[in-house]
Amino acid sequence: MSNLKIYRDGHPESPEMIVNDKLAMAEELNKVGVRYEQWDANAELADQPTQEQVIEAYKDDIERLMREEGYQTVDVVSMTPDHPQKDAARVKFLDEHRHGEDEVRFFVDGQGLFTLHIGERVYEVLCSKGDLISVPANTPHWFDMGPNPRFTAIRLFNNPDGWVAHFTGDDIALRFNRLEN
Ligand SMILES: CSCCC(=O)/C(O)=C/O
Ligand SMILES: [Fe+2]
Ligand code: NI
Repeated sequence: MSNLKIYRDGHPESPEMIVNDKLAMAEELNKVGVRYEQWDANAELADQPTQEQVIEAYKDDIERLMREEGYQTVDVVSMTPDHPQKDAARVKFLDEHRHGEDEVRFFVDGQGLFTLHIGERVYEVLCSKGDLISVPANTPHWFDMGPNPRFTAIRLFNNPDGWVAHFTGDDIALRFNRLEN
């Protein structure tokens, strides 16, 4: 259920392209410098795994990416529909922002909608279980986990301070799709 919708940034009413095939999604995203690939666990994960168990299950790919790109730290974030802070967690990512480092997220489970504003186009990337996305540093983007979020994601960082966002002040995110769940 992953997919990619590409729009002109002034025309949120209709996408120029809709891509459902993961290889085709990777091809379109690679054209604009975004890594999109699938990872397989090297161990079965129990229900409600610990952060350590999640990282161990995907150790091979995590270490490969850390070697290739020099990422220094890794953590795991999870969200469920009954989480008391789900609304605050959602709002945090909803406005267009940049990071001074790549945004590297792997979906161990669940879904999330990344929207990337690259040049004069907007790329809505619906990521789901098994998807890795890496958005180049300083790319304007936003992220929606939806009103009933359910995901577990591995995050890789260069910055030891973890997640630091620089909001652009543009309200463009209001004109594009939200994740409905
Ligand atoms: C799926 S992890 C939460 C999203 C995030 O870290 C971010 O910066 C979204 O833009
Ligand atoms: Fe972000
Ligand atoms: Ni623009």
